[in-house]
Parts: sequence; structure tokens; C-alpha cells
Amino acid sequence: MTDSGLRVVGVSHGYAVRGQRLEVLHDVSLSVAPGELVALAGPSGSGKSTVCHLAAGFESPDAGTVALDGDACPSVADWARIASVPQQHGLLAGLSVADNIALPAYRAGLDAALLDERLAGLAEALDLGAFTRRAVTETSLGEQQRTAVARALVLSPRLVVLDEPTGHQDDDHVEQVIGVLVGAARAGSGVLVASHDERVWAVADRVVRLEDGRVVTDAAT
Ligand SMILES: Nc1ncnc2c1ncn2[C@@H]1O[C@H](COP(=O)(O)OP(=O)(O)OP(=O)(O)O)[C@@H](O)[C@H]1O
Repeated sequence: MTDSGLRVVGVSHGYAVRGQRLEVLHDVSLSVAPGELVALAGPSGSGKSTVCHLAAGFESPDAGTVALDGDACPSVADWARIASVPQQHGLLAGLSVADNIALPAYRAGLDAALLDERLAGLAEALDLGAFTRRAVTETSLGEQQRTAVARALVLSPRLVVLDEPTGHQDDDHVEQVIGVLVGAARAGSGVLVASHDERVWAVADRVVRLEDGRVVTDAAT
């Protein structure tokens, strides 16, 4: 067995609720290899977002391990390693669409010509070309969601974790988002995507289904 990619092993995790620890994930294990697209499915409240937070390094598990390429301490600061699209998108209100997408690249010191090429490619693939100069606060929720997807992919990360990235999209834009996620996996990123959308499950290499904080199936599609 290889350490390559994301490995979540025996993870239990919970939240403090009225002074008590409420465990919401119980002994969860899953993996995402480089180049693999894995969908997280399950009913509302089953624990998908919690798994995403742990995989993205926003939180550390109460028990068990979360590791990327064998490193048990994923760094949220390095978007070339782990990038994410949280449910609330986390865009910076004071910046344009283009600057939000480019922010990880500015921080990483990506070559300007390469950044321009990637920005143009993502803007076209995600139908953002008409909005790139607009303040992100002056765009629709669906456009903001696609901006967050583009930002997560601008550095071609080792792992990208997306929480319901098609939730605000119409049918055509769902296909565009799915297209860039499949493209990212083909280019070598591991892709973990929490989704209720069967169209996302259909393109996944595997679908991991959670119920009540437990993995009930982990199956190839
Ligand atoms: N900050 C929090 N404090 C307390 N409980 C929480 C918190 N966040 C989530 N939970 C609880 O943890 C459980 C799992 O929530 P989570 O958001 O991971 O589920 P989900 O599968 O992503 O749901 P949805 O599909 O509705 O987004 C739920 O019972 C939820 O109420």
C-alpha cells in the first residue's frame, strides 16, 4: 500500500454542543489517490462537510489520522498542496473575480504568463469571462461558486476538496463544473467532492456513502 494521496484512517470527530462533545464521525476511513475523483454522498447531516473540513486541514480529527502523501499535518496555507471550495465559498469581498481566482497564485509567486494562461482557461471553462473584472460581490451566487472552483484549481493542487460545488448551478453550468473537475483529476490532482448530485457521482471513480457519520459503502462506479 502506498502513502500517496489523501488517506483518512479510523477517524472519529465531533463538535462541542452545550458543553458536551457530540461525536458526528465514527471510525471513518477513505482514500483519494492522485488522479482519482472520489464523490462523498449521503443524507443531510451524515458528515460530508465534516470530512471535507478534516481533509482540507481546517480541523484536526479527535481520533485517527488524516494525511496527504504521508504527511499527517496538511497545511491549509499551501494551495498547491490542498485547495478547497467550502460550502460558503470563502471569497474575498474586496477583490474582483479575477483577483479572487488568482490569489493562491499571487501568494505562490506563479509566473505571470502562466497565471494569465490558467486564468483564461478557467474563466472560459467555467463561463466567467464576462465577469472577471467585476467585484465578486457584484456577481450571482452561482458565479461566485464557479469563481471559488476556479480559485481552487488555479495552482493544479495535489488535492482539491469541494463541498457541494454544483449546488448553485443550472444544468449547463453543472456540466461545466463537472468538466473542470474531471479535467483536474486527469491532470493528476486528487479530487474529493461532497455532492448530492447524481451527475457528479456518475463521473466519479468511486462513491463513498456516509450515513450517520459512518462509511456504509465505498464503491467504484
Ligand atoms: N459546528 C457544529 N457544531 C455542532 N454540530 C455540528 C456542527 N457542524 C456540523 N454539526 C453536526 O454534525 C453532523 C454532520 O454535519 P455535516 O455538516 O458534516 O453533514 P453534511 O453531510 O455535510 O450535511 P449537508 O448535506 O446538510 O451539508 C450533523 O449532525 C450536524 O448537525
